[in-house]
Amino acid sequence: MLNKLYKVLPYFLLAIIVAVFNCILDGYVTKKMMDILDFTLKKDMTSVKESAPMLIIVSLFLVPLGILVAMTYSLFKRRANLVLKKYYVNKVFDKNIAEFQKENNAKYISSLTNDMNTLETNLITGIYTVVVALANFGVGVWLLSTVDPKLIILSIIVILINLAISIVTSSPTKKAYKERSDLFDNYTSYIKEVLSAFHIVKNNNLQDKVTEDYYEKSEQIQHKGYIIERMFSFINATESFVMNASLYGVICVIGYFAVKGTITAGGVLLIVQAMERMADPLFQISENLPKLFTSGDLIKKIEKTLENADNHEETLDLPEFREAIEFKDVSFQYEDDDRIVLQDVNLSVRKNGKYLIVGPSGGGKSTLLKLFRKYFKQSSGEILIDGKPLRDIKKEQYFSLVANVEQQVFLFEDTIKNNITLYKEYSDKEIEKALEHAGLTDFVRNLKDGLSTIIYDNGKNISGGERSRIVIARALLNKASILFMDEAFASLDMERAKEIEETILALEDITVINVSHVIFKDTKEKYDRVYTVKRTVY
Ligand SMILES: Nc1ncnc2c1ncn2[C@@H]1O[C@H](COP(=O)(O)OP(=O)(O)OP(=O)(O)O)[C@@H](O)[C@H]1O
Repeated sequence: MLNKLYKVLPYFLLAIIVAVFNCILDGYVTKKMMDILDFTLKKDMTSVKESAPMLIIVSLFLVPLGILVAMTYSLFKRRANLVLKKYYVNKVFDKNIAEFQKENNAKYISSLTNDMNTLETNLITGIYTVVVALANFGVGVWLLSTVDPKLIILSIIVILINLAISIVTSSPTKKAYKERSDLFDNYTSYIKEVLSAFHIVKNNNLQDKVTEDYYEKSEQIQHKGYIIERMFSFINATESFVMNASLYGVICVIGYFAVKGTITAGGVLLIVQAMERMADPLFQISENLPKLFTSGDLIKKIEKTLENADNHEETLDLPEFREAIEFKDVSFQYEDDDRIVLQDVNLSVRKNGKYLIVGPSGGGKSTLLKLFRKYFKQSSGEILIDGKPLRDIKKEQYFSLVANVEQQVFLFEDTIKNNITLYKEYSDKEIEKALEHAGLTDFVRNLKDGLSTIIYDNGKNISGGERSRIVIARALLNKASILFMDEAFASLDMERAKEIEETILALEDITVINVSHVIFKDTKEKYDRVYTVKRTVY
């Protein structure tokens, strides 16, 4: 994840160069002003006249430069945030389907929101602030050195002590940030669950229980936030003590020079200015450095959620499905589960054939379909497609050959047309044909906005049957070689289900594998073969 930030290195360098240039010019203006003060006190008006024009020009130049500093910083921050978020989303979609489904996906929401916000503050803003603060501190040191170079040694000692404090204190803060991030995962997961069960909570008068749980989880997060803040107040107090002590040391040195009479009025003011310049950056460094050190652990935690346990390399191509899919002595059990769900399955599915899978509830029909779909790998035996092991076929190629219709449909908050075409180009004729075969022609015709009607929130403004038919139209339009159906007709009335099943069975150029409880005697006979899954779980 960190190496992705190399992409924004030019923006970072640009922002830093502009900010450092601004610091140097600002320091230069301070130095020149003090020189002019000394010239004035010495009544050396010639030198005042020589120095003044340059001072005015540079001071005026500082105004647009300040704006440029803000703009380049904001550009870097925006780019860096986008790079991290884009990388994260890409990696999430690299996850294996089965592994993703096994996890609680609230942790991804939490990472994309809470963890990314923490990275923005601690890493992106942190690194910029520390580097610019170092530059400001450097300019302060330079100003001091123009009075007496010995003061540089004192400045280096101060910065080294600060650095040491930041390193020593980073370990407990890292732990606290990691714990708070885990609490956020848990919190997001809870909110997601409660909101999706909103009607169940209301119907069963569970508001008090939910409010109490919510309060407890919020309290845990607030408490961890309080612990982190408390740690930082201790760290900041220690560092500010060190800093104040060193500044008093500088004041003693000034006093010594003043007594000796080796320091001018401009020199005294310059030292005061330089100390001010060093104090602010030191505070910023001490605040941001420990946060910066915590980012590494947070990134490791985020990366861990993105790892696939199964990294089997798929090496075989399958541009088209030509012959058959065969299961040879296939057995399957879910990971971390001793029960054998499927045992010694032998079957063959020929191209363009129509197959029905039936069996008792819990018998393993959906599991069998998941093996066909390449969501899981068999525990033993072989699954071959056109003679090649399915597990070695490249996922993207296989997925582009198949279409899925499930009982649980997903619709985008977009027009009916985009939900059917899935943002691909099809002719009006092709779309009309898919609508007709899915039994949607009348439904769309009766809508004021027709195909441009927006579907809200996964189809809240249409019926369950209409939702299923939209997904069926999507699969038909997709012209996939293989259609997997898992209880696709469960939300349809008998007549409509039979009608659509007949249409699908009449399609010539598609292999259909249908898992269904809804079985009609006359359509059953139209299947090439009916496979019955027996309960083998033990
Ligand atoms: N992710 C999983 N992890 C562990 N066991 C699972 C998992 N999914 C399903 N099972 C178990 O595998 C067995 C077969 O489940 P499956 O969903 O394939 O049955 P099914 O025939 O499709 O059932 P139904 O008709 O009720 O949908 C069941 O005993 C189920 O508890």
